[in-house]
Amino acid sequence: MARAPATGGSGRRGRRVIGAEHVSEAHQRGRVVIEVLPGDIVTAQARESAERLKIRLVDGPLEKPAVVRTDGATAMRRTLYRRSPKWVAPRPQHTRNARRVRRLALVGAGGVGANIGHLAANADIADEIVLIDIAPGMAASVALDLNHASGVSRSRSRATGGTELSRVAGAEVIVVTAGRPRTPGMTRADLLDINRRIVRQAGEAIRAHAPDAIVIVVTNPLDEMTVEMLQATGFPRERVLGMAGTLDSSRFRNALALAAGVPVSDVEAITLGSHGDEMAPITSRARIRGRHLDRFLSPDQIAACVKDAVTGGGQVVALRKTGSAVLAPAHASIELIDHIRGARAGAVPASVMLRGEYGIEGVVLGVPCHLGASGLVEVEELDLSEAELAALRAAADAIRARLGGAATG
Ligand SMILES: NC(=O)c1ccc[n+]([C@@H]2O[C@H](COP(=O)([O-])OP(=O)(O)OC[C@H]3O[C@@H](n4cnc5c(N)ncnc54)[C@H](O)[C@@H]3O)[C@@H](O)[C@H]2O)c1
Ligand SMILES: O=C(O)C[C@H](O)C(=O)O
Repeated sequence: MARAPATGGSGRRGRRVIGAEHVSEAHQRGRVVIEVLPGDIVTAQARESAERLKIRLVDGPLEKPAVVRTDGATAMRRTLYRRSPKWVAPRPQHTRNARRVRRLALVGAGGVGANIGHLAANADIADEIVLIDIAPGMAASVALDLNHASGVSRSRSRATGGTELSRVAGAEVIVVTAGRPRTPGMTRADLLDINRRIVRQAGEAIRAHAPDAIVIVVTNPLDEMTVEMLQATGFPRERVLGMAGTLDSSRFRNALALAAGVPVSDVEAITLGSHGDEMAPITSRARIRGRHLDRFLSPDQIAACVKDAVTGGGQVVALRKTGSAVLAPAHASIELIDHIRGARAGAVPASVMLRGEYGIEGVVLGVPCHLGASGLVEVEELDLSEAELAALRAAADAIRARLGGAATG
Protein backbone atom coordinates (compact mmCIF):
# COMPACT_ATOMS: atom_id res chain seq x y z
CA MET A 1 0.00 0.00 0.00
CA ALA A 2 1.27 3.49 -0.78
CA ARG A 3 1.55 6.52 1.52
CA ALA A 4 1.91 10.11 0.37
CA PRO A 5 4.23 12.51 2.25
CA ALA A 6 2.68 14.67 5.01
CA THR A 7 2.70 18.48 4.79
CA GLY A 8 2.72 21.00 7.68
CA GLY A 9 1.65 19.88 11.15
CA SER A 10 3.37 20.51 14.47
CA GLY A 11 3.32 17.38 16.55
CA ARG A 12 0.02 16.21 15.03
CA ARG A 13 0.04 14.26 11.78
CA GLY A 14 0.23 16.79 8.97
CA ARG A 15 -2.32 17.07 6.22
CA ARG A 16 -1.27 15.29 3.07
CA VAL A 17 -1.92 16.27 -0.47
CA ILE A 18 -2.15 13.17 -2.64
CA GLY A 19 -1.30 14.17 -6.17
CA ALA A 20 -1.05 12.39 -9.52
CA GLU A 21 2.69 11.86 -8.95
CA HIS A 22 1.97 9.78 -5.83
CA VAL A 23 -0.48 7.67 -7.77
CA SER A 24 2.00 7.10 -10.54
CA GLU A 25 4.74 6.23 -8.01
CA ALA A 26 2.39 3.75 -6.35
CA HIS A 27 1.66 2.25 -9.77
CA GLN A 28 5.37 1.89 -10.54
CA ARG A 29 5.83 0.06 -7.25
CA GLY A 30 3.06 -2.36 -8.19
CA ARG A 31 0.64 -1.06 -5.53
CA VAL A 32 -3.11 -1.28 -6.11
CA VAL A 33 -4.32 0.59 -3.03
CA ILE A 34 -3.59 4.06 -1.62
CA GLU A 35 -4.72 4.75 1.94
CA VAL A 36 -6.49 8.12 2.35
CA LEU A 37 -6.47 9.27 5.97
CA PRO A 38 -9.00 11.73 7.47
CA GLY A 39 -7.97 15.28 6.47
CA ASP A 40 -5.97 14.19 3.41
CA ILE A 41 -6.59 16.08 0.19
CA VAL A 42 -6.77 14.07 -3.02
CA THR A 43 -6.35 16.18 -6.16
CA ALA A 44 -8.66 15.72 -9.14
CA GLN A 45 -5.66 14.63 -11.25
CA ALA A 46 -4.80 12.00 -8.63
CA ARG A 47 -8.34 10.65 -8.79
CA GLU A 48 -8.20 10.53 -12.60
CA SER A 49 -4.81 8.76 -12.57
CA ALA A 50 -6.01 6.32 -9.94
CA GLU A 51 -9.04 5.42 -12.04
CA ARG A 52 -6.95 5.03 -15.18
CA LEU A 53 -4.28 2.91 -13.43
CA LYS A 54 -6.90 0.87 -11.52
CA ILE A 55 -5.54 1.95 -8.14
CA ARG A 56 -8.09 2.15 -5.33
CA LEU A 57 -8.19 5.16 -2.99
CA VAL A 58 -9.30 3.60 0.26
CA ASP A 59 -10.44 5.52 3.34
CA GLY A 60 -8.08 4.75 6.20
CA PRO A 61 -6.75 4.06 8.65
CA LEU A 62 -6.78 0.49 7.37
CA GLU A 63 -6.80 -2.40 9.79
CA LYS A 64 -3.32 -3.21 11.09
CA PRO A 65 -2.11 -6.83 11.02
CA ALA A 66 -3.12 -8.68 14.20
CA VAL A 67 -0.49 -8.86 16.92
CA VAL A 68 0.58 -12.47 17.30
CA ARG A 69 2.54 -14.07 20.09
CA THR A 70 5.89 -15.09 18.76
CA ASP A 71 9.17 -16.67 19.80
CA GLY A 72 12.40 -14.76 20.40
CA ALA A 73 14.01 -15.64 17.06
CA THR A 74 11.02 -14.47 15.02
CA ALA A 75 10.74 -11.30 17.11
CA MET A 76 14.42 -10.58 16.37
CA ARG A 77 13.90 -11.09 12.63
CA ARG A 78 10.89 -8.73 12.71
CA THR A 79 12.93 -6.10 14.57
CA LEU A 80 15.61 -6.37 11.89
CA TYR A 81 12.95 -5.94 9.25
CA ARG A 82 11.60 -2.79 10.90
CA ARG A 83 15.10 -1.31 10.83
CA SER A 84 15.57 -2.16 7.19
CA PRO A 85 13.19 -1.25 4.36
CA LYS A 86 13.75 -4.67 2.81
CA TRP A 87 11.21 -7.33 3.75
CA VAL A 88 12.71 -10.53 5.12
CA ALA A 89 10.34 -13.47 4.90
CA PRO A 90 10.13 -15.56 8.07
CA ARG A 91 12.01 -18.82 7.65
CA PRO A 92 9.85 -21.96 7.28
CA GLN A 93 9.32 -23.53 10.65
CA HIS A 94 11.93 -26.26 10.38
CA THR A 95 12.96 -27.83 13.67
CA ARG A 96 16.05 -29.53 14.92
CA ASN A 97 14.09 -32.50 16.26
CA ALA A 98 13.51 -34.34 12.98
CA ARG A 99 13.36 -38.13 13.17
CA ARG A 100 13.97 -40.47 10.25
CA VAL A 101 11.02 -42.69 9.38
CA ARG A 102 12.12 -46.27 9.84
CA ARG A 103 9.83 -47.77 7.20
CA LEU A 104 7.74 -45.67 4.81
CA ALA A 105 5.23 -47.63 2.70
CA LEU A 106 3.71 -46.23 -0.49
CA VAL A 107 0.60 -48.05 -1.69
CA GLY A 108 0.37 -47.05 -5.35
CA ALA A 109 3.58 -46.44 -7.29
CA GLY A 110 2.12 -44.46 -10.19
CA GLY A 111 2.62 -40.75 -10.81
CA VAL A 112 2.12 -39.47 -7.26
CA GLY A 113 3.46 -42.53 -5.41
CA ALA A 114 6.70 -42.72 -7.42
CA ASN A 115 7.32 -39.00 -6.95
CA ILE A 116 6.76 -39.25 -3.19
CA GLY A 117 9.31 -42.09 -3.20
CA HIS A 118 11.71 -39.94 -5.18
CA LEU A 119 11.41 -36.92 -2.87
CA ALA A 120 11.64 -39.09 0.26
CA ALA A 121 14.76 -40.88 -1.01
CA ASN A 122 16.40 -37.70 -2.19
CA ALA A 123 15.77 -35.97 1.16
CA ASP A 124 16.96 -39.14 2.89
CA ILE A 125 14.07 -39.09 5.38
CA ALA A 126 13.40 -42.85 5.63
CA ASP A 127 15.58 -45.90 6.25
CA GLU A 128 13.39 -48.06 4.06
CA ILE A 129 10.90 -47.12 1.33
CA VAL A 130 8.49 -49.90 0.40
CA LEU A 131 6.51 -49.46 -2.81
CA ILE A 132 3.41 -51.54 -3.60
CA ASP A 133 1.42 -51.49 -6.82
CA ILE A 134 -1.07 -53.91 -8.31
CA ALA A 135 0.47 -53.47 -11.79
CA PRO A 136 3.16 -56.18 -12.15
CA GLY A 137 6.69 -54.78 -12.19
CA MET A 138 5.57 -51.20 -11.50
CA ALA A 139 6.62 -50.88 -7.83
CA ALA A 140 9.71 -53.05 -8.25
CA SER A 141 10.90 -50.93 -11.21
CA VAL A 142 10.45 -47.66 -9.30
CA ALA A 143 12.31 -49.12 -6.31
CA LEU A 144 15.20 -50.25 -8.52
CA ASP A 145 15.29 -46.87 -10.24
CA LEU A 146 15.42 -45.07 -6.86
CA ASN A 147 18.24 -47.31 -5.64
CA HIS A 148 20.16 -46.64 -8.86
CA ALA A 149 19.99 -42.91 -8.09
CA SER A 150 21.53 -43.35 -4.64
CA GLY A 151 25.06 -43.52 -6.08
CA VAL A 152 24.59 -39.88 -7.07
CA SER A 153 22.28 -38.64 -4.32
CA ARG A 154 24.19 -40.60 -1.61
CA SER A 155 20.82 -41.24 0.01
CA ARG A 156 20.87 -43.94 2.69
CA SER A 157 17.22 -44.82 1.97
CA ARG A 158 16.77 -48.33 0.55
CA ALA A 159 13.78 -49.00 -1.69
CA THR A 160 11.98 -52.29 -2.32
CA GLY A 161 8.86 -52.96 -4.36
CA GLY A 162 6.23 -55.58 -5.19
CA THR A 163 2.55 -56.24 -5.74
CA GLU A 164 1.53 -57.72 -2.35
CA LEU A 165 -0.29 -55.40 0.06
CA SER A 166 1.17 -57.41 2.97
CA ARG A 167 4.43 -55.54 2.30
CA VAL A 168 3.03 -52.67 4.41
CA ALA A 169 3.92 -54.77 7.46
CA GLY A 170 5.92 -52.83 10.03
CA ALA A 171 5.50 -49.46 8.29
CA GLU A 172 5.38 -46.42 10.54
CA VAL A 173 3.83 -44.19 7.89
CA ILE A 174 1.81 -45.40 4.87
CA VAL A 175 0.81 -43.12 2.00
CA VAL A 176 -2.05 -44.44 -0.14
CA THR A 177 -2.19 -43.15 -3.72
CA ALA A 178 -3.61 -46.35 -5.23
CA GLY A 179 -6.53 -45.66 -7.52
CA ARG A 180 -7.60 -44.00 -10.73
CA PRO A 181 -6.85 -40.33 -11.46
CA ARG A 182 -9.44 -38.27 -13.31
CA THR A 183 -9.28 -37.28 -16.96
CA PRO A 184 -10.76 -34.22 -18.72
CA GLY A 185 -14.51 -33.89 -18.22
CA MET A 186 -14.49 -35.71 -14.87
CA THR A 187 -14.83 -34.29 -11.36
CA ARG A 188 -12.94 -35.87 -8.48
CA ALA A 189 -16.29 -37.07 -7.14
CA ASP A 190 -16.74 -39.15 -10.33
CA LEU A 191 -13.93 -41.39 -8.98
CA LEU A 192 -15.90 -42.27 -5.84
CA ASP A 193 -17.20 -45.70 -6.81
CA ILE A 194 -14.12 -46.96 -8.61
CA ASN A 195 -11.58 -45.83 -5.98
CA ARG A 196 -13.68 -46.72 -2.93
CA ARG A 197 -13.13 -50.44 -3.57
CA ILE A 198 -9.34 -49.97 -3.96
CA VAL A 199 -9.01 -47.88 -0.80
CA ARG A 200 -11.11 -50.34 1.18
CA GLN A 201 -8.86 -53.21 0.07
CA ALA A 202 -5.72 -51.22 1.03
CA GLY A 203 -7.28 -50.28 4.38
CA GLU A 204 -8.13 -53.88 5.24
CA ALA A 205 -4.54 -54.95 4.48
CA ILE A 206 -3.18 -52.08 6.61
CA ARG A 207 -5.41 -53.11 9.52
CA ALA A 208 -4.14 -56.68 9.24
CA HIS A 209 -0.42 -56.04 8.66
CA ALA A 210 0.40 -52.58 10.02
CA PRO A 211 -2.03 -51.98 12.88
CA ASP A 212 0.07 -49.19 14.42
CA ALA A 213 0.76 -47.19 11.26
CA ILE A 214 -0.22 -43.60 10.50
CA VAL A 215 -2.02 -43.53 7.16
CA ILE A 216 -1.98 -40.58 4.77
CA VAL A 217 -4.70 -40.88 2.12
CA VAL A 218 -4.11 -39.19 -1.24
CA THR A 219 -6.53 -41.08 -3.52
CA ASN A 220 -9.49 -39.03 -4.75
CA PRO A 221 -12.12 -37.98 -3.95
CA LEU A 222 -9.90 -37.17 -1.00
CA ASP A 223 -12.27 -36.41 1.85
CA GLU A 224 -14.56 -39.33 1.00
CA MET A 225 -11.61 -41.74 0.60
CA THR A 226 -10.30 -40.67 4.03
CA VAL A 227 -13.67 -41.68 5.50
CA GLU A 228 -13.38 -45.00 3.66
CA MET A 229 -9.89 -45.56 5.09
CA LEU A 230 -11.09 -44.75 8.63
CA GLN A 231 -13.84 -47.34 8.26
CA ALA A 232 -11.66 -50.02 6.64
CA THR A 233 -8.82 -49.76 9.17
CA GLY A 234 -10.94 -49.00 12.23
CA PHE A 235 -8.04 -46.74 13.28
CA PRO A 236 -8.65 -43.72 15.53
CA ARG A 237 -8.94 -40.37 13.76
CA GLU A 238 -5.45 -39.45 14.97
CA ARG A 239 -3.90 -42.01 12.58
CA VAL A 240 -5.86 -41.42 9.37
CA LEU A 241 -5.08 -38.13 7.62
CA GLY A 242 -6.06 -36.92 4.17
CA MET A 243 -3.60 -34.94 2.05
CA ALA A 244 -5.05 -32.07 0.04
CA GLY A 245 -4.87 -28.86 2.08
CA THR A 246 -1.08 -28.66 1.77
CA LEU A 247 -1.44 -28.93 -2.02
CA ASP A 248 -4.33 -26.48 -2.33
CA SER A 249 -2.57 -24.01 -0.01
CA SER A 250 0.59 -24.24 -2.11
CA ARG A 251 -1.44 -23.45 -5.23
CA PHE A 252 -3.15 -20.53 -3.45
CA ARG A 253 0.22 -19.09 -2.32
CA ASN A 254 1.62 -19.47 -5.81
CA ALA A 255 -1.35 -17.58 -7.32
CA LEU A 256 -1.10 -14.78 -4.73
CA ALA A 257 2.66 -14.43 -5.23
CA LEU A 258 2.28 -14.21 -9.00
CA ALA A 259 -0.53 -11.64 -8.76
CA ALA A 260 1.32 -9.46 -6.26
CA GLY A 261 4.68 -9.84 -8.02
CA VAL A 262 6.45 -11.08 -4.88
CA PRO A 263 8.40 -14.27 -4.14
CA VAL A 264 6.17 -17.04 -2.83
CA SER A 265 8.20 -17.05 0.41
CA ASP A 266 6.61 -13.67 1.20
CA VAL A 267 3.11 -15.17 1.15
CA GLU A 268 1.30 -16.95 3.98
CA ALA A 269 -2.05 -18.48 3.07
CA ILE A 270 -4.02 -21.67 3.62
CA THR A 271 -7.07 -23.36 2.19
CA LEU A 272 -9.48 -25.43 4.25
CA GLY A 273 -12.70 -27.34 3.56
CA SER A 274 -13.05 -30.02 0.93
CA HIS A 275 -10.61 -30.94 -1.83
CA GLY A 276 -13.19 -30.12 -4.47
CA ASP A 277 -15.53 -27.39 -5.56
CA GLU A 278 -16.29 -26.57 -1.91
CA MET A 279 -12.64 -25.76 -1.16
CA ALA A 280 -12.30 -22.73 1.14
CA PRO A 281 -9.20 -20.56 0.52
CA ILE A 282 -8.97 -18.49 3.70
CA THR A 283 -8.47 -14.90 2.55
CA SER A 284 -9.12 -13.33 5.97
CA ARG A 285 -5.92 -14.83 7.37
CA ALA A 286 -3.77 -14.66 4.24
CA ARG A 287 -0.84 -12.25 4.34
CA ILE A 288 1.63 -10.87 1.83
CA ARG A 289 4.77 -9.57 3.53
CA GLY A 290 2.84 -9.73 6.78
CA ARG A 291 0.04 -7.47 5.47
CA HIS A 292 -3.57 -8.10 4.51
CA LEU A 293 -4.11 -9.02 0.87
CA ASP A 294 -5.95 -5.78 0.06
CA ARG A 295 -2.72 -3.86 0.56
CA PHE A 296 -1.37 -5.52 -2.57
CA LEU A 297 -4.30 -6.84 -4.56
CA SER A 298 -7.67 -5.60 -5.74
CA PRO A 299 -10.83 -7.59 -4.84
CA ASP A 300 -10.93 -8.89 -8.43
CA GLN A 301 -7.32 -10.07 -8.22
CA ILE A 302 -7.99 -11.80 -4.88
CA ALA A 303 -11.06 -13.50 -6.36
CA ALA A 304 -8.97 -14.67 -9.33
CA CYS A 305 -6.36 -16.19 -6.96
CA VAL A 306 -9.10 -18.00 -5.02
CA LYS A 307 -10.45 -19.38 -8.30
CA ASP A 308 -6.97 -20.43 -9.37
CA ALA A 309 -6.51 -22.43 -6.16
CA VAL A 310 -9.90 -24.12 -6.52
CA THR A 311 -9.42 -24.99 -10.20
CA GLY A 312 -5.66 -25.73 -10.07
CA GLY A 313 -6.05 -29.51 -10.17
CA GLY A 314 -8.49 -29.29 -13.10
CA GLN A 315 -6.11 -27.03 -15.01
CA VAL A 316 -3.41 -29.72 -14.88
CA VAL A 317 -5.91 -32.42 -15.90
CA ALA A 318 -7.02 -30.33 -18.90
CA LEU A 319 -3.42 -30.00 -20.10
CA ARG A 320 -2.23 -33.49 -19.29
CA LYS A 321 -5.32 -35.30 -20.59
CA THR A 322 -4.37 -38.81 -19.38
CA GLY A 323 -4.23 -38.09 -15.65
CA SER A 324 -3.74 -35.43 -13.00
CA ALA A 325 -0.98 -33.52 -11.20
CA VAL A 326 1.83 -35.55 -9.64
CA LEU A 327 4.71 -33.24 -8.66
CA ALA A 328 3.03 -30.68 -6.40
CA PRO A 329 0.92 -33.47 -4.78
CA ALA A 330 4.12 -35.38 -3.97
CA HIS A 331 5.70 -32.30 -2.34
CA ALA A 332 2.49 -31.67 -0.43
CA SER A 333 2.48 -35.27 0.85
CA ILE A 334 6.09 -34.94 2.02
CA GLU A 335 5.06 -31.82 3.95
CA LEU A 336 2.68 -33.94 6.05
CA ILE A 337 5.37 -36.61 6.61
CA ASP A 338 7.75 -33.86 7.70
CA HIS A 339 5.27 -32.68 10.31
CA ILE A 340 4.77 -36.24 11.55
CA ARG A 341 8.50 -36.87 11.89
CA GLY A 342 9.03 -33.57 13.68
CA ALA A 343 10.97 -31.84 10.89
CA ARG A 344 8.42 -29.01 10.75
CA ALA A 345 6.43 -27.34 13.47
CA GLY A 346 3.17 -25.40 13.54
CA ALA A 347 -0.27 -26.12 12.11
CA VAL A 348 -0.64 -27.59 8.65
CA PRO A 349 -3.88 -28.18 6.73
CA ALA A 350 -4.93 -31.85 6.65
CA SER A 351 -8.24 -33.64 6.25
CA VAL A 352 -9.34 -35.27 9.49
CA MET A 353 -12.55 -36.52 11.07
CA LEU A 354 -14.03 -33.56 12.97
CA ARG A 355 -15.34 -33.94 16.50
CA GLY A 356 -17.13 -30.65 17.00
CA GLU A 357 -14.27 -28.42 15.85
CA TYR A 358 -15.58 -25.43 13.86
CA GLY A 359 -19.03 -26.58 14.99
CA ILE A 360 -18.84 -29.63 12.67
CA GLU A 361 -19.26 -33.21 13.79
CA GLY A 362 -18.65 -36.59 12.18
CA VAL A 363 -17.29 -35.68 8.75
CA VAL A 364 -13.78 -35.52 7.28
CA LEU A 365 -12.74 -32.00 6.28
CA GLY A 366 -9.53 -30.03 5.71
CA VAL A 367 -8.60 -28.06 8.84
CA PRO A 368 -5.35 -26.76 10.39
CA CYS A 369 -3.75 -29.60 12.35
CA HIS A 370 -0.79 -30.04 14.66
CA LEU A 371 0.84 -33.37 13.84
CA GLY A 372 3.42 -35.48 15.62
CA ALA A 373 4.85 -38.98 16.00
CA SER A 374 1.40 -40.42 16.74
CA GLY A 375 -0.41 -38.51 14.00
CA LEU A 376 -2.98 -35.83 14.78
CA VAL A 377 -2.15 -34.02 18.01
CA GLU A 378 -4.74 -31.25 17.83
CA VAL A 379 -7.03 -29.43 15.42
CA GLU A 380 -6.35 -25.70 15.62
CA GLU A 381 -9.50 -23.59 15.63
CA LEU A 382 -8.72 -20.35 13.85
CA ASP A 383 -10.85 -17.23 14.04
CA LEU A 384 -12.53 -17.27 10.66
CA SER A 385 -14.94 -14.85 9.03
CA GLU A 386 -18.65 -15.76 8.99
CA ALA A 387 -18.42 -16.42 5.24
CA GLU A 388 -15.46 -18.78 5.72
CA LEU A 389 -17.22 -20.68 8.50
CA ALA A 390 -20.27 -20.97 6.28
CA ALA A 391 -18.03 -22.33 3.49
CA LEU A 392 -16.67 -25.02 5.84
CA ARG A 393 -20.19 -26.04 6.83
CA ALA A 394 -21.27 -26.14 3.18
CA ALA A 395 -18.26 -28.36 2.38
CA ALA A 396 -19.18 -30.71 5.24
CA ASP A 397 -22.78 -30.94 3.96
CA ALA A 398 -21.61 -31.65 0.40
CA ILE A 399 -19.32 -34.49 1.55
CA ARG A 400 -22.08 -35.98 3.69
CA ALA A 401 -24.44 -35.84 0.71
CA ARG A 402 -21.92 -37.52 -1.61
CA LEU A 403 -21.39 -40.32 0.88
CA GLY A 404 -25.13 -40.72 1.31
CA GLY A 405 -24.97 -40.37 5.07
CA ALA A 406 -22.01 -42.73 5.47
CA ALA A 407 -19.71 -39.86 6.48
CA THR A 408 -20.34 -40.17 10.16
CA GLY A 409 -17.47 -41.59 12.14
N1 LIG B 1 -5.34 -35.62 -2.67
C1 LIG B 1 -4.73 -34.96 -3.63
O1 LIG B 1 -4.44 -33.78 -3.49
C2 LIG B 1 -4.35 -35.67 -4.89
C3 LIG B 1 -3.39 -35.14 -5.73
C4 LIG B 1 -3.05 -35.85 -6.87
C5 LIG B 1 -3.64 -37.07 -7.15
N2 LIG B 1 -4.58 -37.54 -6.33
C6 LIG B 1 -5.22 -38.84 -6.55
O2 LIG B 1 -4.25 -39.85 -6.30
C7 LIG B 1 -4.57 -41.01 -7.06
C8 LIG B 1 -3.34 -41.48 -7.82
O3 LIG B 1 -2.95 -40.54 -8.77
P1 LIG B 1 -1.72 -40.88 -9.74
O4 LIG B 1 -1.52 -39.71 -10.61
O5 LIG B 1 -0.59 -41.41 -8.95
O6 LIG B 1 -2.38 -42.06 -10.60
P2 LIG B 1 -1.60 -43.23 -11.37
O7 LIG B 1 -2.59 -43.89 -12.26
O8 LIG B 1 -0.37 -42.71 -11.98
O9 LIG B 1 -1.17 -44.22 -10.20
C9 LIG B 1 -2.10 -44.94 -9.46
C10 LIG B 1 -1.50 -46.31 -9.23
O10 LIG B 1 -2.36 -47.04 -8.36
C11 LIG B 1 -2.20 -48.40 -8.73
N3 LIG B 1 -3.29 -49.22 -8.17
C12 LIG B 1 -4.56 -49.30 -8.59
N4 LIG B 1 -5.24 -50.17 -7.81
C13 LIG B 1 -4.38 -50.64 -6.89
C14 LIG B 1 -4.47 -51.55 -5.81
N5 LIG B 1 -5.62 -52.18 -5.53
N6 LIG B 1 -3.37 -51.79 -5.07
C15 LIG B 1 -2.20 -51.18 -5.34
N7 LIG B 1 -2.05 -50.30 -6.37
C16 LIG B 1 -3.13 -50.03 -7.11
C17 LIG B 1 -2.18 -48.38 -10.24
O11 LIG B 1 -1.61 -49.55 -10.78
C18 LIG B 1 -1.34 -47.13 -10.51
O12 LIG B 1 0.02 -47.44 -10.72
C19 LIG B 1 -5.75 -40.61 -7.94
O13 LIG B 1 -6.96 -41.03 -7.34
C20 LIG B 1 -5.69 -39.10 -7.95
O14 LIG B 1 -6.93 -38.50 -8.21
C21 LIG B 1 -4.95 -36.88 -5.21
O1 LIG C 1 -7.24 -32.68 -9.73
C1 LIG C 1 -7.13 -33.88 -9.52
O2 LIG C 1 -7.96 -34.72 -9.92
C2 LIG C 1 -5.92 -34.40 -8.80
C3 LIG C 1 -5.65 -33.71 -7.52
O3 LIG C 1 -6.75 -33.76 -6.68
C4 LIG C 1 -5.17 -32.30 -7.69
O4 LIG C 1 -5.75 -31.40 -7.09
O5 LIG C 1 -4.20 -32.11 -8.43
